[in-house]
Amino acid sequence: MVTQAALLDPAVAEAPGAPAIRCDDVAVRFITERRTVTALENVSFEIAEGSFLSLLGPSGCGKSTLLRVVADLVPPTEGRVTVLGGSAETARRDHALGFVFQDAALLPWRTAIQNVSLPLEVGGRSVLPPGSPTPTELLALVGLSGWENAYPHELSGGMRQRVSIARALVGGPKVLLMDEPFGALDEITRDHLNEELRRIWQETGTTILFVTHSIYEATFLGQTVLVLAANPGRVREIVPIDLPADRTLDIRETDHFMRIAARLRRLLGEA
Ligand SMILES: Nc1ncnc2c1ncn2[C@@H]1O[C@H](COP(=O)(O)OP(=O)(O)OP(=O)(O)O)[C@@H](O)[C@H]1O
Repeated sequence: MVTQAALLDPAVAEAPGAPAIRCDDVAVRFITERRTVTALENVSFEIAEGSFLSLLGPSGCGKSTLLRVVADLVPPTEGRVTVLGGSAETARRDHALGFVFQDAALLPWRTAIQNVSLPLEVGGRSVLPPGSPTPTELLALVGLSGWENAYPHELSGGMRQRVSIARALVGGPKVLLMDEPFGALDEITRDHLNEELRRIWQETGTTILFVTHSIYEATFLGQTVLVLAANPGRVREIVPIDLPADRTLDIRETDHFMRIAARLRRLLGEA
């Protein structure tokens, strides 16, 4: 598949099949007045285009930092980050990245559709790229048809998070970076959105990097789980999830799922 970056950078066109995200020996150190924190050390991995990788690890192991490095919000102190065959900065400038945080962060004075349209107003993209879904279509994709004119205070927490996912998908980003997007939701809503997210991923073909603390969420969602160890944050193991592509939540009750979850729990215990 020719990436968006390949269309812009002739050097990239010579490398077909490049992974969507690649980190080579990435280290991030934060230097404050009182101390230096090594948030990440020697982190190397890659994610194929269109795939779904869950990033799992104990609190403080650098999951958000890694996402922010890929998003070009934090520069790596060492190593190299490649997104869609080019730099993270190029990917960000080309609007090839979508970001979803734990807090939906909607503007309370704007309706759902106006919140979804926001990136088109502030991102210098008054016109959508040809073929990319409209804000109305994106609200339908996340299951919110009929709620276009509702204000955030009229929506449940899960609905607000759906709006933020729709907003992140404006312009058809190739890569979606999700930082514990369902962490603040109740378990039933979270389960439901897990199923919905897999459907959205399959329908859009977006590459997803998904940060979570939850072993079950990481296993259910991902094709691969990258387990990070803490102090300093480093790759503990990259675990392929060999569950069927068509998954419903019932799969969590199977022996196979339980075995994978138990393995991840052991890895986390050693992390
Ligand atoms: N801007 C910053 N300045 C200084 N230290 C930072 C900064 N951002 C993160 N850190 C430190 O880097 C380490 C990793 O933080 P990070 O938020 O990436 O971890 P995390 O795995 O996402 O944590 P959690 O699961 O609790 O959200 C922590 O020790 C944190 O204190």
